[in-house]
Amino acid sequence: METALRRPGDAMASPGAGALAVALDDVSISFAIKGRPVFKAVAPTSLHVGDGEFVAIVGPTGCGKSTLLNATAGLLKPAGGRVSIFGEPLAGLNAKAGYLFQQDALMPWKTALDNVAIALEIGGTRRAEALAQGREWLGRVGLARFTDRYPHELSGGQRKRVALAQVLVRDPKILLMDEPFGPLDAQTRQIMGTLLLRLWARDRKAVMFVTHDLEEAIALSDRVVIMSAGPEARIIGDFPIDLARPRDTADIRLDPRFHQLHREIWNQLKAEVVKTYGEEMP
Ligand SMILES: Nc1ncnc2c1ncn2[C@@H]1O[C@H](COP(=O)(O)OP(=O)(O)OP(=O)(O)O)[C@@H](O)[C@H]1O
Repeated sequence: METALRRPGDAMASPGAGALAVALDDVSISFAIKGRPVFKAVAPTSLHVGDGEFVAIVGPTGCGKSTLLNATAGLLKPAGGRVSIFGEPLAGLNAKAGYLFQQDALMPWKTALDNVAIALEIGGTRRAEALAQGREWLGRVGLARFTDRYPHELSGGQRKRVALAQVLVRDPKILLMDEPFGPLDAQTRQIMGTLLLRLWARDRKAVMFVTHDLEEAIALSDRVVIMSAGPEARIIGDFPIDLARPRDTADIRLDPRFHQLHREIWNQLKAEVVKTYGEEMP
C-alpha cells in the first residue's frame, strides 16, 4: 500500500490538531569523525508532530532514530534544515521537552521519592513542595508504597516507573522517549505502555517515541513513521493509526485492525530492515 508522506503545512490528523509541537523541516545531520569522511547519518527530512499527538518512529537498527530525537532535544545541532518547537526556532536545549532514555538515570544513593523530587528542586522548587509533588507522581505510577526504596531495591519495571514520574513531574509539553521500555520483559513492557497511555490521556503531551518494536509502536501511537536504512536516512512512511482510544496495549493487539495495520507497515519496514541486514535476513 502506498503511504502519503505528511509534508510541512499538511493538516494533522491528531486530536490536538492545529498547533505544531515539533516541526523538523528538511533537517539533515552529519557526524565529523577525525580522520574519516563526514558521516551523513540523516538526509534532509521532515517530520511534524502536533500538540497532543503521539508519534512513534520505527526503522532498522542504526538508521538514525535516536539522532533525530537528539536533534529535537537540542542535544545535536543539525547540519541543515530547521527545528521549531511550538513555532519557535530551537536554540540550545529544548526546555519544553522531557527525555526518557532506555537506561534510566536514577541516582542510586537517593530514594525513589528523592529521585523524583530532585527533578523539581534543580528547577528551583522548594523541597517541601517538590516532595509533595513527588509523592503524588509516585502514586500515579503505582508506587505509593515504594517511596522510600532505593533504586537497587526496585524491579526493572518499578525503576522505569520512577524514571517516568521523574520526567512527568516537571510537566514537559513534549515527551521524547528513546526505547524507554527496551530492557524490560515483554509483559512488563505492555503494562508500562498501558500506564504511559493512561498518564498521557490526562493532558495529551506531544510524544515522539522511538522503538524497534512495531507492535509497541502501533499499540501506543496516533501515527507510526518509518525511517529508511542509513546512511542518509530519512522518513519514508507515515501511517495514521485509527485504533480507538482508550487502549489497553495488550488487548489492542487482538484487534483485526491492529493486524491489518501491522501487515501494511511491516511491508514497508521490512524492505529497510533487509537493506540493513542484507543476506542475514531469513
Ligand atoms: N556521535 C556519533 N558519532 C559518529 N556517528 C554517530 C554518532 N551517533 C550516531 N552515529 C551514527 O549515526 C547513525 C544513526 O545512529 P542512531 O543511534 O541515531 O541510530 P538508531 O536508529 O537510533 O539505532 P538503534 O535502533 O540501533 O538504537 C549510526 O550509523 C551511528 O553509528
